[in-house]
Amino acid sequence: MSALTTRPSSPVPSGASPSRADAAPVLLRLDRVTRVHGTGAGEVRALDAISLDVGPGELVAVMGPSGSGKSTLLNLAGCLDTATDGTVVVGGVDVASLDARGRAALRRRHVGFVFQDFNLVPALTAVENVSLPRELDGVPVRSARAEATAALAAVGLDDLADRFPDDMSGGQRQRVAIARAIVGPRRLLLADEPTGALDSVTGEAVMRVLRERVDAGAAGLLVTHDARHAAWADRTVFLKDGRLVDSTGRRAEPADLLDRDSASGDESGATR
Ligand SMILES: Nc1ncnc2c1ncn2[C@@H]1O[C@H](COP(=O)(O)OP(=O)(O)OP(=O)(O)O)[C@@H](O)[C@H]1O
Repeated sequence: MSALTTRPSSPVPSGASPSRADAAPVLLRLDRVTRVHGTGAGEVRALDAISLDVGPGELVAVMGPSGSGKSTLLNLAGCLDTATDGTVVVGGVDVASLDARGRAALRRRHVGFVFQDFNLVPALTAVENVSLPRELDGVPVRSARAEATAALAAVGLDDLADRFPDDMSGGQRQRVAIARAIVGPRRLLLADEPTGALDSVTGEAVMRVLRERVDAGAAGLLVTHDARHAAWADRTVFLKDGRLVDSTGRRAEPADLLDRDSASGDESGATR
């Protein structure tokens, strides 16, 4: 495990509470991952030797300016893209060992995405939206619906299962999107500005749901520009020009990575 993943004040591996330390496999591991986009003069080193582990029960916030590599990081973690160099392990599987079909299967099995704009299908009810990825995965409709109902209950929306997205508030739609991300066995949650389209009160409520899912055993990677939302994470990593840096912009050394207590979000007054 990379030393970068160890919390400065913690005697146990990254993200694991002492009680969970022994049982906590890493759901996402990036080991010296580099991603170069383009070729020749147009070459961009979007990520440069990034190492990061995220385990069950751990929510990691990713912050950084536009173009610093946040989306590239999420795409690699979500098996939508492959590294130029280094190793990406999702759910214990080295992504480089898989072809496109294998990566898609790994993604469906392990990864749930939560996007800023929800990406719900308007013609489908909440429960149909949530069960759709499982049905596409070959799970029988009855089982997929049962899983979807459980996922909706987990985000407090079981009473709105038959409602269409257009008849829901923004926060309710985003909770459906979270339910869709966690339905079935998937436990790696990748969220890209999931509260961006929401007012602050609703955004906080969505963060609380994300946090609860992580506390229930998922691993989460949250891209955000908002320190109040980063304060919900166990730790925050900062990207700059494709590199992990500390909050002052220096290249991160292990002791520089911030845990939740010292992250800037704590100064924002955000509460859990
Ligand atoms: N497909 C691509 N081809 C060429 N360059 C790319 C490609 N995708 C990303 N880049 C470049 O890689 C760098 C990192 O981009 P990325 O989208 O990961 O940043 P980001 O931090 O997510 O930015 P934003 O906050 O604006 O979404 C940028 O310089 C970007 O222009």
